[in-house]
Amino acid sequence: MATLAPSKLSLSPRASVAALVPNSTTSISLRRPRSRPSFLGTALRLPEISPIPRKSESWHPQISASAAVADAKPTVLVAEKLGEAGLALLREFANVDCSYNLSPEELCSKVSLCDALIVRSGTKVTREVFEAARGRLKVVGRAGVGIDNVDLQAATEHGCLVVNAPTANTIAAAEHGIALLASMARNVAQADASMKAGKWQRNKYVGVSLVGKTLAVLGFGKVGSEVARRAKGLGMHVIAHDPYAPADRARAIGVELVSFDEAISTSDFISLHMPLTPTTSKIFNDETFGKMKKGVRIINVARGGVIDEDALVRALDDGTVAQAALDVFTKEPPATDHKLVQHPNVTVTPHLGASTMEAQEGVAIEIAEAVVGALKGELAATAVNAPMVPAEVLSELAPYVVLAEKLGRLAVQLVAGGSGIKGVKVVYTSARDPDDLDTRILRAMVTKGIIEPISSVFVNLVNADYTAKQRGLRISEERIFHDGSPEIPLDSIQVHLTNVESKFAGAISDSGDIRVEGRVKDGIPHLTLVGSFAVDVSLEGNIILCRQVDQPGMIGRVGNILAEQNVNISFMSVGRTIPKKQAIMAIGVDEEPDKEALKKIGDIPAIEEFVFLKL
Ligand SMILES: NC(=O)C1=CN([C@@H]2O[C@H](COP(=O)(O)OP(=O)(O)OC[C@H]3O[C@@H](n4cnc5c(N)ncnc54)[C@H](O)[C@@H]3O)[C@@H](O)[C@H]2O)C=CC1
Ligand SMILES: O=C(O)C(=O)COP(=O)(O)O
Repeated sequence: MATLAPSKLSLSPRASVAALVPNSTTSISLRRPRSRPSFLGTALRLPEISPIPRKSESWHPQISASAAVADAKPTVLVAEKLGEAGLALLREFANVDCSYNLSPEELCSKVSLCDALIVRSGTKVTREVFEAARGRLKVVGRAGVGIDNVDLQAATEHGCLVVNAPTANTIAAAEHGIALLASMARNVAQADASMKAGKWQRNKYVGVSLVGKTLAVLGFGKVGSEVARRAKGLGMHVIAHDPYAPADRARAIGVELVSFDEAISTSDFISLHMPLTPTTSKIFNDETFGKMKKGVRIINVARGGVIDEDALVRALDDGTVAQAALDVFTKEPPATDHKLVQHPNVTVTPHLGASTMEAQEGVAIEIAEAVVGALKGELAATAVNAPMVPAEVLSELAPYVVLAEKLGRLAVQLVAGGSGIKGVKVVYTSARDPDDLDTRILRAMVTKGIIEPISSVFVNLVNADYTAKQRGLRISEERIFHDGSPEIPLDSIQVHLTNVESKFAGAISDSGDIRVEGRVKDGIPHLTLVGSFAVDVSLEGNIILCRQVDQPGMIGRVGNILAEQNVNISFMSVGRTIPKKQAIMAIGVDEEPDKEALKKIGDIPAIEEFVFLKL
């Protein structure tokens, strides 16, 4: 293995560890969640990152069920309709105030009298809500998957736990996707409206058949895979694109994983099931609609924001897209005169994906259990912003915890589209005896770094191993003895992704894995190895990796392009294998360069490949 020392050009390293330490603010005592494996049993205390709440306002008072009587009962505000079974569970433990359709002002005035708040997607839980709660609100329960309506940062700053219910509505969402697929293909909604208007238009509403047609499922997670399974039953040929899904899970359902371009350009129907993330935001736009088969039909039960709605209107008007069926919108509810709502070739439903009796009962029970557990001081396995690290361990491991998450985050972004991740190996180099170094937190953080950027799942110390297993990720750990001081917990952490292709060939190690390595220097996590190239950049902001022919002037050329864009370089380092042959340049940047700047970097003749990575 060739790993040579980096030649370093250090510009402005900045400390950012405190800001990156996982969530929450005050002390919390955790108890084993019912029927879930737990490795938490200790009192946790995390550093305060905001003055609210004070220690005296302990955010998880130990309320035992027996003590929860009469006026000692906590109060739960249920702001959107919740299934009866969930309400019954809540009432056993708390006073329950069901107040629906509150205005933002009414919500703010009520919330200061409540210990918990339960919402679906229709209530915006903003910073103002947390401020108005004046420290009393201890938990927000989202009775569903997406938590885009909850200001997580504000919740964390105010010491408020957020929990969700990620599994109980999966089938309902998949069934709604299939309902939209079939009704769109047969013009059910349009024909129904026409008959109700007194017409009988048999020729106008001739549909298209599903059998033998190709359906592309984009996002092969919980909902997407259930849609695929059902579409197979309808005799459709199903392909899927999900850069992070294991190919064997797809194969087991009889679905081929393909690239994004292949999925959208070869299919007759496209069904969207990815989370809304910075990468998927408006991923369907003029350019991607332009690559689709003329007359394609699109179903969206994921999130409105994955589609550029104006571009979809254009694609419908010029016939690129024959029909669309939409359950979700960028802004909900959309304006009544919204062009997509009014479009004759679009079927719309008002975010009904999770709205079945069964799913709402399931979601209500799931969220009620999580909220009651949280009020009792337990940590729910579905906690979204839960503290992950015991204080005593955190004080020592804090920068390594950040390092582990960032290495996971970097590694997953180096995976080529279409190649699912199955094996993850984490290698710790340490002078400590294995019994003296508890790596569960680090493993959980690597898992968090790998999974969170690509899914709607939130990973914490409780659910990390479970979540990895659910997603078919096999995580192994290896320790290498380092002849150094045992005072320092770790010398380095390496994350290997095995049996995957990389979009950046330079990230592949001699053993064929995607490999990134980091170290903590002066308390700050650094990236120190990519593939077989030693580099040295602090892990903050964003990183551009370039593989190039090793020749003079490269740093200047790339630096100039970034300077023209006003992109500040925080750190730069060049690692070589053999002088004048190959080198990797790692450039830390504060801002995200635009596409044009990245293209200019890629166009420099000596640059063989490059990749932009968000931390
Ligand atoms: N309309 C409704 O009422 C409902 C909507 N949803 C939404 O459906 C979506 C999926 O939910 P789940 O299946 O539970 O989440 P999930 O996390 O199980 O699945 C999401 C999948 O998308 C994949 N993915 C991430 N980035 C991608 C990309 N760039 N291209 C293709 N695939 C990508 C992930 O690898 C993952 O496998 C979420 O946005 C959720 O909010 C969920 C339930 C009800
Ligand atoms: O669970 C989700 O992500 C959903 O989109 C369902 O939203 P809802 O609970 O029906 O408002």
